[in-house]
Amino acid sequence: MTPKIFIDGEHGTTGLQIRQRLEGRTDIEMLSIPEADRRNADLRREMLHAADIAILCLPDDAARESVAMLDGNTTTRVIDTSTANRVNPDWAYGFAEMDKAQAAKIAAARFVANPGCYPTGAIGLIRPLVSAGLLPATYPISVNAVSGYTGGGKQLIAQMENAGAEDHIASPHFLYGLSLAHKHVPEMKLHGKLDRAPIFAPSVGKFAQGMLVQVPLHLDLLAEGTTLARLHEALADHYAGQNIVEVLPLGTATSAPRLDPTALNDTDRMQLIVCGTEGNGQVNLVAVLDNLGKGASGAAVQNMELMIGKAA
Ligand SMILES: NC(=O)C1=CN([C@@H]2O[C@H](COP(=O)(O)OP(=O)(O)OC[C@H]3O[C@@H](n4cnc5c(N)ncnc54)[C@H](OP(=O)(O)O)[C@@H]3O)[C@@H](O)[C@H]2O)C=CC1
Ligand SMILES: CC(=O)N[C@@H](CCC(=O)OP(=O)(O)O)C(=O)O
Repeated sequence: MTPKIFIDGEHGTTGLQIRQRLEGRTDIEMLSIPEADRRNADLRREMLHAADIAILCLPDDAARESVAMLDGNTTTRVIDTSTANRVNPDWAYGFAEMDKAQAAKIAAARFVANPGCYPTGAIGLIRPLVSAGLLPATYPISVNAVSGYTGGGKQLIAQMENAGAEDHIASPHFLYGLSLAHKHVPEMKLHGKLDRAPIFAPSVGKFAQGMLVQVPLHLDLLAEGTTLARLHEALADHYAGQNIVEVLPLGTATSAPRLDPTALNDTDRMQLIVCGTEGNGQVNLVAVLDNLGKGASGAAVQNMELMIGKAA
């Protein structure tokens, strides 16, 4: 039977990108609502119940509403791209590479929470090192990041691109999340296997897509004797055998002195880079990804493939 897929929020930034990725597929059937009716609750309910998989590309409150609309339904499976369910133990966390068993968990799950874009980078760097016993769960982690402005959805896109708008942002780069209570922190702590919430310092640059996520560490606060080579080896071992998360060779940082947040735009991949100089006691772990690729829509499609049994 051809799986029926409904994207609730298909006309937003993440939804449109998922639609593009699924265009022309004959092995799935797309259920759709015209853009003008995108907020019509009756139509949404009808589609949610008719779908085999509903992909929610909505703000948190609207995503919760969609899940509530499925009350009594036992067949529709859900991938939620919002923050609403990412630390909910009843939902599978949709980061297939974070553990060897995760892809199978996603494949079997009824409810899947797609990770946030920043947490994909941060957890992708942190979790394998905690699991390997190199990074203590108590380490006072900082996560510093820059994102393209599509990360803020239609509203931020309009603020950045529309010079005539009252709330136009002219700044070429800005910090935000200054209250240190960003909605991604609980997810980074839980799925990063950290005991202590990381300090998260996000920023936005005047470019549409792309992202760098940095986790700087002091080696003397890690497991005794940890070197850059050992950290690199642990990451490379963890991600061996798949082709979405790539650990770049040790030394990349010295041969390529700049890292470009847009380097993986329009791909669904993520690259991890171990930066520093062996022997000087510090490391900066960096993830490069497209916030709309592995950071959102690419991951949602990857999860859908797992759920319909099509993933490699
Ligand atoms: N952009 C990104 O890089 C990432 C986004 N996400 C998450 O994906 C989700 C969607 O974000 P994004 O695509 O960026 O946001 P957008 O604002 O671009 O799109 C959201 C869409 O949802 C629609 N919508 C809003 N409220 C309702 C409602 N009550 N009922 C029906 N439709 C509604 C909007 O319609 P309208 O035009 O009328 O407002 C819009 O089409 C969010 O939860 C976000 O946090 C996750 C990872 C990365
Ligand atoms: C640049 C920007 O504004 N980014 C968004 C996060 C984008 C994202 O990952 O969305 P989720 O929160 O659903 O994960 C923010 O910081 O709120």
